[in-house]
Amino acid sequence: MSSTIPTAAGYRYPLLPGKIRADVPVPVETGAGTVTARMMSFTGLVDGREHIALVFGERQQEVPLVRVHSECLTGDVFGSGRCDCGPQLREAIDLLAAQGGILLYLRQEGRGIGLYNKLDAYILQDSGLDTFEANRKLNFADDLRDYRPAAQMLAALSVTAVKLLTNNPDKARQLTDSGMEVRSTRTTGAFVSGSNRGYLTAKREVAGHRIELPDAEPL
Ligand SMILES: Nc1nc2c(ncn2[C@@H]2O[C@H](COP(=O)(O)OP(=O)(O)OP(=O)(O)O)[C@@H](O)[C@H]2O)c(=O)[nH]1
Ligand SMILES: [Zn+2]
Repeated sequence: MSSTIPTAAGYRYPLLPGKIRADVPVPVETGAGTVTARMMSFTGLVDGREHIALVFGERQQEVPLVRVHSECLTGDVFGSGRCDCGPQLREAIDLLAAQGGILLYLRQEGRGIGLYNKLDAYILQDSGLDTFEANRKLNFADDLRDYRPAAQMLAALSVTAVKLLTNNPDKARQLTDSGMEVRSTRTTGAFVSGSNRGYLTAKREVAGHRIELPDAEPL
């Protein structure tokens, strides 16, 4: 990893690899049955948060398929249809279980603004703002996420190059800036529900996500 971290004094120090703290086998439900993955915790990550890696497959691939997924309690756990996070997570787990690879589950709820602020943003979206306008109205940037911990976790796993499962160009850009080689990107499915079309449209139009939105159902 060749990236550096600025300090308040302007001094820059190198982004060091994280270190694996625990490596625990866990049975994981997939669409094709239960598989055993390795769940890992880390030390030395730049933001000090409790990010998790799930490693699928017996042998480490030289260029693994990697999903960097940001926490979404509402979608991932409760199946909220306001976003596409839940189905994306399920799709990623099924793919990784079938092909081998790594899921990095980053604790960056609400694109980094946190759960309570995300719920405040939902209220603003219900009054007509899109997902990014709602963030700004709450005095947050569009997206506060920092993917350097993901690069540190991959480095801890001795991964230097990845095939990234994402529609979000910022993930590939930030990982590359952190010294990770993004060999290729693969888009996720487009998971359109009755309530997330506006959210997906804003991600595509404002943040440049590669999402193919099927035409709306005729009334
Ligand atoms: N602030 C805010 N965050 C949201 C909203 N809807 C979903 N999120 C958060 O957005 C993040 C989505 O993360 P990811 O699944 O990694 O996805 P992504 O940036 O859309 O990119 P890819 O799925 O990789 O294409 C999660 O942290 C969600 O909690 C919203 O309306 N406002
Ligand atoms: Zn979500």
